[in-house]
Amino acid sequence: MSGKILLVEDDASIATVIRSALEDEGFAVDRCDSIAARDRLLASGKYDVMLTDVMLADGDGIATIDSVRAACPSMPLIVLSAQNTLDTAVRASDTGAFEYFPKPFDLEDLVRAVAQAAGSGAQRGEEAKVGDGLPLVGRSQAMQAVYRMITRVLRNDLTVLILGESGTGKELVAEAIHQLGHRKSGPFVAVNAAAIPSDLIESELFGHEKGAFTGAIAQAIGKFEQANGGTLFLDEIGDMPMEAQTRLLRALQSGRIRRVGGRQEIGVDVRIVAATNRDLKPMIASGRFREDLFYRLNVVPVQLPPLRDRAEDIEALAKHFLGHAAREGLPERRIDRAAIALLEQQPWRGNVRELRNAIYRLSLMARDEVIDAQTVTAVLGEDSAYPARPDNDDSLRSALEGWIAGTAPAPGTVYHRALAAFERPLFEHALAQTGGNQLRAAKLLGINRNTLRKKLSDLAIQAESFVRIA
Ligand SMILES: Nc1ncnc2c1ncn2[C@@H]1O[C@H](COP(=O)(O)OP(=O)(O)OP(=O)(O)O)[C@@H](O)[C@H]1O
Repeated sequence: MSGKILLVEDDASIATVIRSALEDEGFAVDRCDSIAARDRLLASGKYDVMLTDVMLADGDGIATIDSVRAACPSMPLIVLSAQNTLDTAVRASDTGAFEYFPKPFDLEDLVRAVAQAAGSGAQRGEEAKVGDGLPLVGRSQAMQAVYRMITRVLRNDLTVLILGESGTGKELVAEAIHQLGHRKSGPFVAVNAAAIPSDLIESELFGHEKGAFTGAIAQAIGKFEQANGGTLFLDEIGDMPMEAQTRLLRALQSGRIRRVGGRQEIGVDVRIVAATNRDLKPMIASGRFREDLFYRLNVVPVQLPPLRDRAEDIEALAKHFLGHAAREGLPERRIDRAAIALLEQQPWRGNVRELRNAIYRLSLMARDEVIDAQTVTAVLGEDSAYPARPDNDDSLRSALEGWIAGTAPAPGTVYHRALAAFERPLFEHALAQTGGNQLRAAKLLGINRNTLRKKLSDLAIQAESFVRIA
């Protein structure tokens, strides 16, 4: 492999390692450690690829990329960064970077990317400018992989399938793909397949003509048409009934839809982002999810890691949600290291959503300005985020009496403990009664289906475990 590489890196030891790996592959490497030196070298020589760090002694390596582009418009760029935020990943991709490598990175991957870039000899096309508001928090390795995937789909319309447990941020990722991508001036329309009764889902997606079915008193535009020119987010795709799956597949294949009861086919221009917290493979095997639809949707899979696998993100998330809570009028609080350590040990079965709710609860209930470990223990319970569940009326009564009398380990938490102790068996009974059918359970309880879904997620109740096998 041959080619001339410019390495802009102010950390001497990282630079040495990269230089020797590239030289082993036959590349010639010039290295500098500042923007000024970079611009001087580019003015005097020609390079096949430039590798650049972001934080340099005299400025931001990618904020100043315009001068590089002006000097060498077609030179591929590889961005290396220790600032592992979505912001950096997006800014890197915005420069038209060939690749973005969050530090620490795998040296072999980097060498491979340099070889590819040297071979490609061309940069990517004009890039869209990025809007502000980058909502995803967390710099763990697992989130880095997510950010890199996001940056890869911003300038195309490839279908994205976001996979991950409830509360891991699937909807947020879908919104980020829309807001940061080239369709951001178009609409973002979300449909939750689990929240719509199965007999209405087709009309919801495709619209209907007047008189198409009982209750169709006027013509209605469906979500596909509403999303025209923008992004359609199909949430809980695993909950979509078979018939709707078939129509969805047809719409995706043809780029055209037909309103329920309508004759005319209407062309639609939508980018599809789908999400599910279910494992679709066994559903395909048992005939509950169409395999061909799965392959249509699974063009770019984005796997969101559960929070328990990225405990290193908890501190940043906790501080982020404390800020949110304060902006929403809750008392302004800080949190100390010991409290964070306790949060890092929780199982977070409801993932980021559960953490967010816990932080709100903590800001509300903490007595002092700083949330400490004692407050966390008191508010979240000693063993788990949720209090033990009383089995029957008597134990509920005696638990309540104990809490009110202040014999429980956490006085000052009675209301929340009681509420959780009451809600959990209530939802479990309702699900048991309806064989795990969330829609029927919500109707039975007289609450909105989405409210039930969020509650189940917060309390980490698996509706599937109540499904009765016929
Ligand atoms: N990385 C993150 N940074 C900041 N906030 C996050 C992050 N991930 C999730 N959240 C927040 O957590 C909550 C739950 O996220 P979201 O609704 O996107 O999850 P979900 O995976 O779509 O859940 P469900 O499958 O239950 O619909 C939201 O308030 C969201 O803003």
